[in-house]
Amino acid sequence: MTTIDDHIAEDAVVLENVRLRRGGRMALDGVSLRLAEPRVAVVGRNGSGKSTLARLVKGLLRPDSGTVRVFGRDPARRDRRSIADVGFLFQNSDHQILCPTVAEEIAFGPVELGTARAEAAAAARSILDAHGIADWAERPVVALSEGQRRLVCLLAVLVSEPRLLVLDEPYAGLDIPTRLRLQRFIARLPQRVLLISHEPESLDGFDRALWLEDGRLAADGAPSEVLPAFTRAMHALVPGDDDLPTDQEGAAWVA
Ligand SMILES: Nc1ncnc2c1ncn2[C@@H]1O[C@H](COP(=O)(O)OP(=O)(O)OP(=O)(O)O)[C@@H](O)[C@H]1O
Repeated sequence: MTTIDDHIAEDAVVLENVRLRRGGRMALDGVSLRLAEPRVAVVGRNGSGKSTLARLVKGLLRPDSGTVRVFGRDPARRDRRSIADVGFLFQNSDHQILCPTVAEEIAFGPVELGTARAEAAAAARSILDAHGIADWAERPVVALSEGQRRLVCLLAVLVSEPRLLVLDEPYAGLDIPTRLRLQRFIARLPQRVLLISHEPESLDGFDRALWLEDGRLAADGAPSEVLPAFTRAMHALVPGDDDLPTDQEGAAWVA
């Protein structure tokens, strides 16, 4: 017999008491979450466990203990449905790009998921066309700027129509207009989004914000409450110039 809880889990990302040690440190240390909101943001200092959380949801890592379920399935089993359900945008586009041209890169995912090559190529052209960049199809990916590469990676993820997009710092290194354009593009997507960002101002319209600190949840709630508290706490870590003895400056770099 299915319960109400099962129905929620079928439609949610659920972590139960997840622990994972990486590089000798607890990257995630007892995290429990049930995420069903359309837009969830993750913030936190460098090394706080954000990418680890994203990789667990995509099934690229397994927890040492605890469970991860995405729409009712264990993503680490990497079955076709799990792979198709979650689109993942890597922090560094060089880790994502595998093909020489833009059209090939976008068609790669659907082919991997079993779509015929001709159909995948048509889907790639169609999504490029829909975004007004049909003329990019034959361009070598290496000849694109970082912002353009980021857009190609996002289209390569979207072409397979995943239910959930996990975006690891999609705005890092982008200039302001490119970031704003990408932000608007992401805001209009019909998919669920789990987005890691170091820029609270890029998280307008999000439904929930998670703040990770040393692999644990420091706060979880409405972005209007969590993000200002996070920003205040981050600023408080760096004393004003007048208060900072120069010999202590190095200490500020250590989490
Ligand atoms: N490939 C790896 N091998 C070993 N340890 C790792 C690896 N990647 C991350 N870690 C460790 O896991 C912990 C969490 O790292 P994670 O990458 O999840 O942090 P993050 O919050 O995404 O950081 P950033 O904001 O710098 O991207 C850190 O202590 C880090 O040193």
